[in-house]
Amino acid sequence: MAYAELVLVPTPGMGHLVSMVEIAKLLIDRDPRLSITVLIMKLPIDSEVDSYTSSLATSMDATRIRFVHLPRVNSDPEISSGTFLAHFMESNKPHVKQAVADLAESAGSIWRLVGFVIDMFCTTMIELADEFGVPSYVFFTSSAAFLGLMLHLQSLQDEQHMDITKFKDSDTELDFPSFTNPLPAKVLPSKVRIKEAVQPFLEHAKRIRAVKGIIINTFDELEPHAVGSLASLGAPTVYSVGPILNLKGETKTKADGGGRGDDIMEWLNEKPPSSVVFLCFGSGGSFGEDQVKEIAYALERSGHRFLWSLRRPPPKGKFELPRDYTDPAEVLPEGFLERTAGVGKVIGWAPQNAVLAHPAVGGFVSHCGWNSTLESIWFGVAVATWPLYAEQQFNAFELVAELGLAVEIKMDYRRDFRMESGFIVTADEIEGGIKKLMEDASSERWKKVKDVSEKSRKALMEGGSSHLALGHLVDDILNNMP
Ligand SMILES: O=c1ccn([C@@H]2O[C@H](COP(=O)(O)OP(=O)(O)O[C@H]3O[C@H](CO)[C@@H](O)[C@H](O)[C@H]3O)[C@@H](O)[C@H]2O)c(=O)[nH]1
Repeated sequence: MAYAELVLVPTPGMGHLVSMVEIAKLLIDRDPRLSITVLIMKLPIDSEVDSYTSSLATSMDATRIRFVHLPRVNSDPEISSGTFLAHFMESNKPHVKQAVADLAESAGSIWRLVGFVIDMFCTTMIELADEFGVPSYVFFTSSAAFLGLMLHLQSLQDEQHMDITKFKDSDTELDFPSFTNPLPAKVLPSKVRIKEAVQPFLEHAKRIRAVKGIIINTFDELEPHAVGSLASLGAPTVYSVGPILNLKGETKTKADGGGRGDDIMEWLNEKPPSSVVFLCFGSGGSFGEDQVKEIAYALERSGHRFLWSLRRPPPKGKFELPRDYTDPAEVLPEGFLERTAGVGKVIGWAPQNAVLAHPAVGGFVSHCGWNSTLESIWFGVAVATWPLYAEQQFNAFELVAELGLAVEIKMDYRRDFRMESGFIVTADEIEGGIKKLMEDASSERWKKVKDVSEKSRKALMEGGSSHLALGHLVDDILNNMP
C-alpha cells in the first residue's frame, strides 16, 4: 500500500508553525494511510524554529512525518516589514519546488503526492501545487472572522474599487458580514495601514478563494456567525478543526529562559485559586522602558498577585524578536522587585500553557494572538485585551464586542512590529482593566468563558464538530489519491 503524501508549507514563525505541526500530527493519527512532509523555510528572525523542529524530529515516527529544512535564502531583513514576507516567499519558491521534486523521485512506490497544505501567508506556493498537478488546501492560523475580513476587504477593493488604505486612522465603522456588530476601522490589521503591504495581503485572499479547502484553527461553536458567513464571502469548503493547540510540548529551549519552568509552577502552587493575573504578549511582544514602568505601577497598585512575562525589545532598527532580560530590574521602577516579592513574579519566556492550566491563574492580560486566544479559551481563563500588532486589534474586538469573552485594556493600541508606537497606555488604564478582569468572577462574561471552554473540549471529542470536520477533510484528501 502506498501512503497518501501531503506536503505542508508553514510560515516559519512560531505562531504559525506550531499549530501547523499539530495539525500534521492530528492528520496522521486519524488515518494510517496518510504521511506528511513539512518544509521548513529559514526565516532570518526566528531562531527558535530550529530547536523546536529538531526536538520534534526525534519524537516522531519518521516514516509518517518528516521535516525538510530548506536552504537559507538571501532575504534582506532591512526591507520594509510590509513586503518582507512576499519577497521571502518568492525567494523560497525554487527550494520548495526542488524539495517536492526530490520527494517525488525518492518516493517510488512508497508515497503518492495527494496535495499541499499551505499556510495563509504562503499562498504563492499554490502555483507549485498546480505544477505538480495536486490540489492545495490553505491552513488558516487565525480566526474564521479574520478570514472573512480578508475576503471582504479584497472584494471591496477589487469589485467595488475602494482604496482600503483610506481607513487608516479613520473613525469610520464598516458593515462587515462576519460580525453581527459594525467593525471600527481602527481595529483593521496593520497590513491594511501600510500602502505597500495592502496588495500582497489582498493577493492572499484572492488565491485563497481558488483552493480546494481551507482548514481553520477555530471551532464552529466559538464563531458560529463568522463561520456561517464564509460561503457567501466566496470561501471554498471550510474545515473548522480547532482548537489546535500544542498542549504537551514546550516550544523554547532552556537557553532562552524557557524549558519546563519548574520554579514558576512551584511559585503558582503556593497561591490561592484564581488569584494570579498572568501577563504575556506572544512571541513578538515587548515594550519600551516607559511602558514597562506604567505596567509595574499598575500591578503594584492593583494589589493583585501577578506573573509577568517581560521581554527585552530588539535593538533599534534590528529585524529581530524580543529576548529575555538577564536582569529585568534594569527597566523596572526602583525597588519594584523587592516591594512585590510576596505577590508577584517577573519572568522571561513563559511556559504559557502550563501557566494557563494552573488553578491559581484567574486572568490573562494578552496581546490576543490567535493561539493565545484559543489557549485562554481552552483553559477557561478570561482575558483583558492589549493587542500590539498584526490582526491582534481585530481579535481583541471580536473577543470583547462580538463574543463577550474579554474585557478591554486597549483595543486599538498599536505597536507595530519593529516600530515604537510613541503611545503609552497609562498605569490607570492598565490597573482599571486588571481590576475588572480579576474582580468580576460572577459576571455573565465569566460564565460565557467557562461555557465556551467546555465547548472547545467537546468539539475535539469523537462526534464533536471539529472531530467530524477533520474526518471530512481526511476523506477529501484521500479522494485525491490517483
Ligand atoms: O512567553 C511565551 C510567549 C508565547 N508562548 C506561546 O507562543 C504562542 C504564541 O502564539 P500567538 O498567541 O498566536 O502569538 P504570536 O506569536 O504573536 O502569533 C502570530 O501568529 C498568530 C497566528 O496567526 C497571530 O494571531 C498573531 O497576531 C501573530 O503575531 C502561543 O502558543 C503561546 O502559548 C509561550 O509559550 N510563552
